[in-house]
Amino acid sequence: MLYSGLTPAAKREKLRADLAGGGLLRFPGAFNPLSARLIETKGFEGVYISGAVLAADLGLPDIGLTTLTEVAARSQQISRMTDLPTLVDADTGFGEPMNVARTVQTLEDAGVAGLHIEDQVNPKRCGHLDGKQVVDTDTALKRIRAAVDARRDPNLLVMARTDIRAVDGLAAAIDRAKALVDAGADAIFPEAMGTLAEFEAIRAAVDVPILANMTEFGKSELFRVDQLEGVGVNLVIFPVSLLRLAMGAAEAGLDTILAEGSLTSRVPEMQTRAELYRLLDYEAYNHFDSGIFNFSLGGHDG
Ligand SMILES: C[C@](O)(C(=O)O)[C@H](CC(=O)O)C(=O)O
Ligand SMILES: [Mg+2]
Repeated sequence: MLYSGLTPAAKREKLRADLAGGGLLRFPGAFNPLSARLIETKGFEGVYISGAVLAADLGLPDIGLTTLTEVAARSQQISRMTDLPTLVDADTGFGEPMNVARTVQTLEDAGVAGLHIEDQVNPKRCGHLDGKQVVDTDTALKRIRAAVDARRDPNLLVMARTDIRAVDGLAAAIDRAKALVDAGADAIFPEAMGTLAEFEAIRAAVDVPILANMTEFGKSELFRVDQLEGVGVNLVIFPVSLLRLAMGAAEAGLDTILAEGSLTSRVPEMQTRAELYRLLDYEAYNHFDSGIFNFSLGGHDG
């Protein structure tokens, strides 16, 4: 009821243990706090907090317009709604290495279990679009060193994302991934990998967990979870998928109102009131009525 019963520290410990366990962890992107609860009830291992979703939610393109304050607020709202560890997209860290340090502490305070910082130039763009640019290795490493030094909880997972594959090719991605690990990255997010063999090559190059981004309409084929597990991927995100599904359903519903004058034909597809209340744990709130607010005003109600 109300929010997660676990502390952020406990969730970070759990994420570390799960990653050490060797299996593939599945992190769908929550498009709002409530959807994080849905992800948890379905039995997933974690929740992703996407920069693209946050931007889209605000009606903005994903080009570095959102601020640290907005990302932190969203991270806090989502993280407190689930016992699962959350991984947040910290884009480029919102500035220079000193800004990265502040970003890490702010997101740590927001209760996330991990975050990723990428090596794109500012302003960044979606990793699956053409024409993006990356910073030089020295700058990329400084961001990661600053992130690692800034965290106060050693279990906060600092993941380095590299976008270099689409710019300079796989060999450059391998070199950069190794350098990022040497700089202290706990995990690597190789963005826009083309094939399973490319994931395999990154896997062979580093000895930390690696992430696969199964975003739709991007540069990677949508590999199945078992295929990714087979090439040694440790964590898979479906970052924007739930938002895309929800927006697709919303559009179909609006069209139905226009065409049919009512939503009767769509009701079977809707989350029911009972399902919503179960997800909200509505029942548990009765406890306040019956258990806590059972005092009497004892004649002092005038
Ligand atoms: C993972 C990602 O960084 C995100 O913000 O969710 C995006 C997803 C997308 O735009 O499809 C990305 O750059 O891959
Ligand atoms: Mg992003």
